[in-house]
Amino acid sequence: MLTATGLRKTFNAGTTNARIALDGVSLSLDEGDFAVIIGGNGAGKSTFLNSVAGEVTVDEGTLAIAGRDVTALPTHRRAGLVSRVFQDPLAGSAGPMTIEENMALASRRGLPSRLRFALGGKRRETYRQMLRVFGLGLENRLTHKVELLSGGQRQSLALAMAILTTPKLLLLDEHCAALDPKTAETVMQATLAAVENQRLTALMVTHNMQHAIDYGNRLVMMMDGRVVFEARGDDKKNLTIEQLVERFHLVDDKMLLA
Ligand SMILES: Nc1ncnc2c1ncn2[C@@H]1O[C@H](COP(=O)(O)OP(=O)(O)OP(=O)(O)O)[C@@H](O)[C@H]1O
Repeated sequence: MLTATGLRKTFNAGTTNARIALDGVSLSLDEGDFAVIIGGNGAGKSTFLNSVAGEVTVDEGTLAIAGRDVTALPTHRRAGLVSRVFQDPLAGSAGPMTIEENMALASRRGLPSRLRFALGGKRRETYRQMLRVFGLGLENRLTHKVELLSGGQRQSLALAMAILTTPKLLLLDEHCAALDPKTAETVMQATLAAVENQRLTALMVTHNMQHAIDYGNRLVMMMDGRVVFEARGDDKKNLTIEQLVERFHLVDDKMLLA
């Protein structure tokens, strides 16, 4: 579903501020894979997600989603393939618009912008059903403006909007990090249910090692713009936080010695 091959990206290339963010990243995800990416600050996780979403143009390498080469496609031309939920709950929806207007906009992701959206009773019922799973009462507030919602409610809406059109690839960029622990758990459980029910292929960045072990079937560790460790299936499930931390140090020491 996703094939990233040899991605390289240097910001401010050729200047004293040059930063190598991706140093030959290759990663392949099969349909239904849920990969969790971990790594320290500056490891290149966001740059990788941004390159998959089309917000960063890579200097070298290729990206294919669902068999389509998207390397040269800008973000809006990938919108029918990729959806994203950001860390900032305010980033995924339009505050001055109502919940149902936001959902209606999301339902047109990837379609030509000249097409107007309609809000019939059937659609509203679909939106209600999707929002009910969060248990936050959003389904009864379809005509409320989004700017009145709490961070957790807004992030739940952002997730519902991201999966409304069943994207080929769902990008989750530390999407629970800014929420209180209880709401983070609610949004995480809704994410897992959506990934399973809609058989989504997902890529999630997190700093939470326990989440990285518990969720998804693939684990990818990045450091200094490279993939330095991968685990999948039972190998991943049987990892402990101590082993992961040890990996970080092992890799770090190796890189220092290299
Ligand atoms: N727009 C940019 N301009 C210049 N340098 C950048 C830019 N975006 C990222 N970088 C640099 O690229 C490197 C990788 O950054 P990136 O944000 O991808 O890391 P990250 O793993 O997501 O880190 P964090 O966990 O702190 O969010 C860092 O050295 C960062 O300073």
